[in-house]
This record gives sequence, C-alpha cells and structure tokens, in this order.
Amino acid sequence: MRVHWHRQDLRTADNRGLSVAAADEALPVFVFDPDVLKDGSPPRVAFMLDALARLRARYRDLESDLVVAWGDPAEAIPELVAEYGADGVVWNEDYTGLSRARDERVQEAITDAGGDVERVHDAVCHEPGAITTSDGKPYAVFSYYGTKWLDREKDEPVPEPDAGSLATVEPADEALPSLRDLGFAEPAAEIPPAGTGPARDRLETFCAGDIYEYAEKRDDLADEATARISQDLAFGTIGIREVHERVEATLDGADEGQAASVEAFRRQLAWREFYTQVLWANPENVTRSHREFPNDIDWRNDEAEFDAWREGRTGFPVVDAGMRQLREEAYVHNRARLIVGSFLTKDLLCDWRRGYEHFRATLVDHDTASNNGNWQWVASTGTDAQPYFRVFNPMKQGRDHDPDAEYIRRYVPELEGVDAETIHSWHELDPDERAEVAPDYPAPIVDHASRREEAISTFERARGEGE
Ligand SMILES: Cc1cc2nc3c(=O)[nH]c(=O)nc-3n(C[C@H](O)[C@H](O)[C@H](O)COP(=O)(O)OP(=O)(O)OC[C@H]3O[C@@H](n4cnc5c(N)ncnc54)[C@H](O)[C@@H]3O)c2cc1C
Repeated sequence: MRVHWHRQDLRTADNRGLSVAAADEALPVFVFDPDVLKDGSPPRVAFMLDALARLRARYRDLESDLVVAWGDPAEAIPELVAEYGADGVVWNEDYTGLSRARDERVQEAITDAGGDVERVHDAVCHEPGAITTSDGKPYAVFSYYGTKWLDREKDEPVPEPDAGSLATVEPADEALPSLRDLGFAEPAAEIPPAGTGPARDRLETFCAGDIYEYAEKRDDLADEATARISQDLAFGTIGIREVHERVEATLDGADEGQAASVEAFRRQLAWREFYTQVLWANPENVTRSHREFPNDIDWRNDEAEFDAWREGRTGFPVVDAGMRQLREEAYVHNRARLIVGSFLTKDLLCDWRRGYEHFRATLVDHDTASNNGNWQWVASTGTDAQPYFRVFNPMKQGRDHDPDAEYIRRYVPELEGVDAETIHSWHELDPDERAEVAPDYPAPIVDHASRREEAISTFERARGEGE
C-alpha cells in the first residue's frame, strides 16, 4: 500500500500521482497544514473545503475514504505511513519555492523512517524544464515557448482508480472542519461550487459554444464568454489532460475561424504553463522584480490612492467595475485584471507586490505563478513584460472592451441609467455635470495624462536613462 498525499490535486480522475499509488493500493490522505493555512483566505479556503467534501464523498462511493490529518506534514505523513503500514508515499509536484522546500523536508522525514517517496508531474501538460531553449535553458519569452507548447503532443488523461485499487478504510466519524474551525470568516463574495462535477460542467458549457468565438470575445468585458475554470485548475479539481483532450475534441468539424478560436484558447493554457516554469526557474520572483534595473523604481505607494483602488472608487468606471467584480465574485475578467493592474502600477505608481498581495487575498483562483507572472507583466518588471512606456489608457480600454458600458453598470450601481457615452467621458465632465448625472459616483482621483508621463519618467530613472 502507498499513501497518496493530495495537495493541489483535489480529484480522483486524471490524477497521475493517485494512479501511480493505486498500482500498489492507494491510501488517500489530506493534511491541514497550519503553515499553508496561514496564507489562506476566505474565498480559497471555502472553495477548498467544498472540494475536499466532494473528494471525500467520491472516495466513499469507491469504498475508501479521504484520511485527514493535521499539523506539519513532515510529522503527520510519516505517522500515517507507520499507522497504516504503508510502503511509501506518492504526491504530485508543486513548483513554487516554498512548496519545494516543504516537500524536501517531508521526503527526508519519510525516507529517514524507511519509506519510499515518488514525486510525479501532474499539474501541467509539460512540466517545468521540459520545454527549453536550444541550449537547454527555461524560456523567458513566451512566443517560442508557446509555439513549442502548442505543437508538442499531450499525454492522455489517466482513468480514475477503481475501488479495488484503493485501500479499504472505514469512513472517519470526524467531519471535515468548517471555515470557522480553521479561523476564517465567511467569504464576502459568492464562491462557485467546487469539485470535479462542477468543473466538468463549466468546461462542457464552454466547449459546447463559447470556445468557437473565444478569439473575438475573450476581451469583451460584458460577455461572459471565457471558460471560468481557473479555480478548478488552481485546486486541481479537474485534470489538465482531461481539459486539453476535451478542448481538442472541439476541433472535430470546426471551420477555420472556429479552429483559430480553439487555438487561441489553447494558447492561454500555454501561458499558465509558461508562468509555472518562469516561477520554477526563478522562485525568488515571488517577492522580487524579475527585471533588474540599475536604480530602484521610485514607487509612490500613496495609501489613500491604494484604498480607492482596492475599494473600487477611483472615478475611472472600468477600473472600479473590475475591482468591484473582485469583491463580489472573488474573480475578475482577464481584461479587467490587466486594466486594474496597469492602473495601480502605472497611474498610481503603486508597487506591483501590493496588487499581487491584494489579489492573493481576494481571488478564488489565486495561483502563485499566474498571479505573480501577470502582475509583473503589467508592471513592466517581468520576464516578457509590457514595455514600460506602454501605459494602458483606462478610458480607451473601457470604450474598446465595454462599448455599451454594460459591464461597468453591472458592478457600479451608481452609474445605473447613465448612458455609455457619458460614462466613457466621465473624466471630461465638469463637477456640476457629474453631480447631476451620478451624484454618488466619485470624480477621477488622478489625471491620467499627467500620471502616464510621471510613470514613464519614473521607469526611465529606474533604468538609469537621462542621468
Ligand atoms: C494581474 C493579473 C493577475 C492574474 N492572476 C491570476 C491567478 O492568480 N490565477 C489564475 O489562474 N490566473 C490569473 N490571471 C490570468 C487570467 O486573468 C485568469 O486565468 C483568467 O481570467 C481566468 O478566467 P477563465 O478561466 O475564464 O480564463 P480563460 O480565458 O477561459 O482561460 C482558460 C485558462 O487559461 C489560463 N489562463 C488564461 N489566461 C491566462 C494568463 N494571462 N496567465 C496565465 N494563465 C492564463 C487559466 O488557467 C484559465 O483558467 C491573472 C491575470 C492578471 C492580468
């Protein structure tokens, strides 16, 4: 018998580590680790508890159980190995620096106690280090990585183990903990249902329609035309091989335009894996700007401005809509993430780490590599980042991606009933006009044109230009 230690792979189907353990009879285990929980947040812990409940129910259907332990896994896992007389432990790799350091400790504790450890690649189609430059280095630029990722053959999903290959365990009497037991408040946002069933439903809905128009609609803020599976991939409630196989199947009978859309979607899956390998190769990026400038970036970090951004009251309608979507749904449309990220790091010159931390604390789909990679992209500090002199114009972004202001009105009720043209010209109205059309909505807190100039000159100073 071998323990399968579930971490960010809360599913039974298409789970490579679990399949490996099941070849010798798998004992499924989850550990509530205080060190991981201290970095948790209500939306993510709520989603995780729901996923664990469904995972446990699935194991019980299969006449086994999800065994739950508490504490430092370097102690808890060897104890379970001894208690159940297991030969060893299998787990799926996590790629962040902190996880890797923890895993080394756990592995040492298990092998010291005489057990064996097998670590398996599962969370991505192509593990970090598998797609490299011709001299074997990890890619720092997406375009070549993306082309290779798209071209390379993908493994098929692995089947769910059958009941006979899982350890027979009497269902535990103890219920899973509640959010409150773990010290978390109820999330303010509505959290989507977790587990493989809901993840498959979301994927299925997307693959039955929107995927064929993904290329045209993915940047349209009002259209909810994207897959909405980021939390499922972050917690591993669905396997990436299963997702990819389903996506490829949509090519059957697709016309040229539809096939191009499917390819555009596959490219986004490649971005996820690109950022996974960027962080794996540069674990210090989690707190450090990837790009080294000769001088520090002179961030403004104004508290009042940061609060206005966080609370969605900057007076830039599309920025406020994005930040309020985050508050209501623990999720933000990708285009809005780019807009609010650029606004924070360029217009407000707030350190990208503050944005990253706020997203980490509020998103249900927080994934260290994607959150970090994307923040460093918008802040022009990342590997393959937006050039520092290209500063998003939030008014133009609103006009281009929400022309009817439908998305804005959905999340900013103070602007309900205000026509799109007025909303997109909000920065140009005089105070009397603003007071008349939407008295409760604030005036813009900054002048975009001058803040844009300031951001560019701040980055030029950091780059040592004009000294
Ligand atoms: C500042 C910022 C922070 C972000 N933080 C996160 C995060 O913490 N977790 C996260 O999963 N995504 C993050 N993203 C990427 C992206 O916004 C979300 O993955 C996407 O909005 C999720 O919605 P979806 O599942 O409908 O995406 P779809 O458009 O349907 O894409 C499908 C999947 O592809 C992957 N993907 C899509 N875009 C990206 C991207 N730019 N980078 C990496 N992977 C991508 C995701 O796994 C996504 O679920 C961030 C983007 C920005 C600009």
